[in-house]
Amino acid sequence: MDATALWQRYQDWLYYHDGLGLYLDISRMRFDDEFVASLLPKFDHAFKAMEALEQGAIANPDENRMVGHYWLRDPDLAPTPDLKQEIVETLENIETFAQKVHQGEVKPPQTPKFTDILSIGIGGSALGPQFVAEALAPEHPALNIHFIDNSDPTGIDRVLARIGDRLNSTLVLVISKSGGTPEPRNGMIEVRNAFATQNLEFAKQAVAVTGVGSKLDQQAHAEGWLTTFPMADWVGGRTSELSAVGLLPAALQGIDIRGMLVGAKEMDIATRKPDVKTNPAALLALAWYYAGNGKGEKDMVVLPYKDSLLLFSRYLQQLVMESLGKEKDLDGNLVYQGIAVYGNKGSTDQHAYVQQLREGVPNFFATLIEVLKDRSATSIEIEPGVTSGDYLSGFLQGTRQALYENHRDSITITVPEVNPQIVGALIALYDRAVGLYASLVNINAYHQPGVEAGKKAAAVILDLQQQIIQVLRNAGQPLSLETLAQQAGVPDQTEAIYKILRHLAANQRGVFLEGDLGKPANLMASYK
Ligand SMILES: O=P(O)(O)OC[C@H]1O[C@H](O)[C@H](O)[C@@H](O)[C@@H]1O
Repeated sequence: MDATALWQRYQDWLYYHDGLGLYLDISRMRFDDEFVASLLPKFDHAFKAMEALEQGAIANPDENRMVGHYWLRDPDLAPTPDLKQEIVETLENIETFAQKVHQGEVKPPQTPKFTDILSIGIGGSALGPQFVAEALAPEHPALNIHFIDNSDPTGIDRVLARIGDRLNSTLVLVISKSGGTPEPRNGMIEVRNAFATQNLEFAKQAVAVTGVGSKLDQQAHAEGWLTTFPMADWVGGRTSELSAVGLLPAALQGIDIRGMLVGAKEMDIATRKPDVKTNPAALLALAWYYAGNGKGEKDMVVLPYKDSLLLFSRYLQQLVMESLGKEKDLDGNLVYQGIAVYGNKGSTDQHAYVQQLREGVPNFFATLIEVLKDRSATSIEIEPGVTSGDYLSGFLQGTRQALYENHRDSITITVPEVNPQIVGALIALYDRAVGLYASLVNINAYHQPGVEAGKKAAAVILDLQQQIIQVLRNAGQPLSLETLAQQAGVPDQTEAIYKILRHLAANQRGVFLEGDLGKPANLMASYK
């Protein structure tokens, strides 16, 4: 295609949202009109399914749940007055609570005000809050936020060390929809221990965001935590940023949460339109379908050219991969669906892996995110007539062009600046694109059956650990791994046992391994 034809294609496919000042350009995806026409019947079905979902249909059949994250942005859409009230009340309670914390009305026992937030959660209960904090927290926020999003002891220590002697003015948020996920539970127990070590009362500085009646909810009530915020059954973890999960930490940091909701609502309105060409989420879904042949054959590389959007790709990784990565379709056929997502930021990544994107395996399509406003203040000139922002902008255009010339497709999203409305709108845009795409490929985007397998296997390993320690203790003498496995009644678990012992031995847990460490079969294990 020559330059004139490309320019025409750009204009033909350019989507612009007037209220948000957001552009979406899919002109550098090489689909033709025939392809678009072939997808229209699928889109018809997708729009209808989305309409039913918004009206409260059981859109997540496996878990028998409604899918209501769109109602959070427009409570009038909620299918019952009770649900509407729940959304409105929670939002008001979040604002009131944040205000009281800021004013010192809700305060820690030992200091006049809370200074820090320690947010404990994982997956959907961490990625949204982390992305939004990075994108929108002011330079000097009302409260500084820290995250524990893993069961890594060193990671936990590092966060606690950073908080240091401000633990007595730290507000702890324990966020878990199910209230039973091991990682946040472990993080909470570790943090409670840190509180106890400093003679601080955990309950007086703790808040839970969780499903009503969950284990965590019960514990928070029984122990008299500061307060709790509900997480509705009909909001999935990966679409929960605009529920209490994301809005509470954001409000506490002084981020304009109403602005985020307004931006998301605007985008929801735009992406509700049952017309592919004028619906930005449908355009995205179309581009994804084209890129991967409706089978995820190409990875989605997300490159925002703005440091504050660094965590957007990580956020999208869960949203897209947990929603679309499914073994079976809605009719039970084996389909192995999904789209792999990765990326950090431009232009930084141009100096890391863009080499492969430009010349290596053509197994991806890029999504470039452009932010028009460079900074609030005026920029200096790096060279006559050129600012660092001009460079960043040039790098984006250059990469888009260089990729295209080498038959690598890209989508470009352009936003005026990174503000609460735009962040809300981006979240909403991808929520909807994922939902529509899931309909195009006929899968349930709202469950995650595959995640359970790893959790169950981990629980089995932890049980095995208890068991073999008992056997070693009772033996009172060194045992070979094979004997140990036999005595524990699990002769086929020698490898797992070896790994458990090696970990315990590395952590002064009473287990000793003697022999050639390079030859595990010959090792003798003992417990002292
Ligand atoms: O919020 P929680 O119930 O603790 O869940 C946290 C995360 O863990 C699970 O394993 C799911 O795969 C995620 O979708 C979820 O966001």
